[in-house]
Amino acid sequence: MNPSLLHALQDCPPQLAQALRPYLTADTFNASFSAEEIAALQQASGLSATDLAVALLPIAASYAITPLSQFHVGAIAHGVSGRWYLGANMEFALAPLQQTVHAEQSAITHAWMSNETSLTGVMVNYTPCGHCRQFMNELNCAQQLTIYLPDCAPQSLHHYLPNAFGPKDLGITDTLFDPQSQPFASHPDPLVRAAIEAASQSYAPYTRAYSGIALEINAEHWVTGRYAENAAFNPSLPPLQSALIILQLQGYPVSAITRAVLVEIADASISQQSASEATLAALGVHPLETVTLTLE
Ligand SMILES: O=c1ccn([C@H]2C[C@H](O)[C@@H](CO)O2)c(=O)[nH]1
Ligand SMILES: [Zn+2]
Repeated sequence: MNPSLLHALQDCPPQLAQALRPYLTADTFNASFSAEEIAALQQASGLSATDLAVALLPIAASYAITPLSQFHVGAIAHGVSGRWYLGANMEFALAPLQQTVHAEQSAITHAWMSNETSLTGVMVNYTPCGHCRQFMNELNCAQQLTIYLPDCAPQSLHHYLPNAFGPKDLGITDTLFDPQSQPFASHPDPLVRAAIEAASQSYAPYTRAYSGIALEINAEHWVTGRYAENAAFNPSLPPLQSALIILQLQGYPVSAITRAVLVEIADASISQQSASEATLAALGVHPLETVTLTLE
């Protein structure tokens, strides 16, 4: 178990810590809890679902990487399947601040990359910033989404983001978490195929510049990341950030990356290549392989 996770576990109420330990120490722990696991944790700890989620926030925040702020934010996205997905903020020394991942984006992307079809709520240990409120307004559940904060009554996203600007203002009916399947051709290299699969499922209704990333880990397996656009453009999550979220939540250091592949569309109106290369370089990862393809 990584030291910050162990530290967070030690700070949990004793009954919860005892019940959580077997999950957190399992090699297969992937920073999420199924509905059955949540029920078992509630039974063992005597906590309501909301109090359990509050108690798990420090576990989520223990995944934070904060070389710039040392400010640890933890979030939990509640999937419609009943599974809870942890997330934490991620900062990149030597890269522009725009590359930062917020905890809410991490938890939500974690659920999306795990093929959850929608969310019911998001819990965070600090009030969500404007950028995160806007990011959440892109979700297919934006009208029903509940925001949970410790010591605050649950409120709808629209309580936190009145008079919202969203996809409809740009004439887009698609929303984030709607199933996507862009018709990319296949490729002989399995890692490139993984990046193609991610690009195919990416969400880019504004530019149609679908893109995905695959990061090979220890030359054995990989994690992928999908691009997620936003109506307000800036809160869009690049595919590299999406993949780095999954890498971190699966417990791998950036040094475990042995190859990085970006797939994007040939002659698209925007490109992730230079920003992804720069962020990877700041992390000490070289080089980025870029494959550009046309849609079939
Ligand atoms: O809603 C918020 C606000 C801030 N942060 C992170 C971003 C950055 O890493 C640090 C300081 O802003 O906190 C979040 O994760 N979520
Ligand atoms: Zn935020």
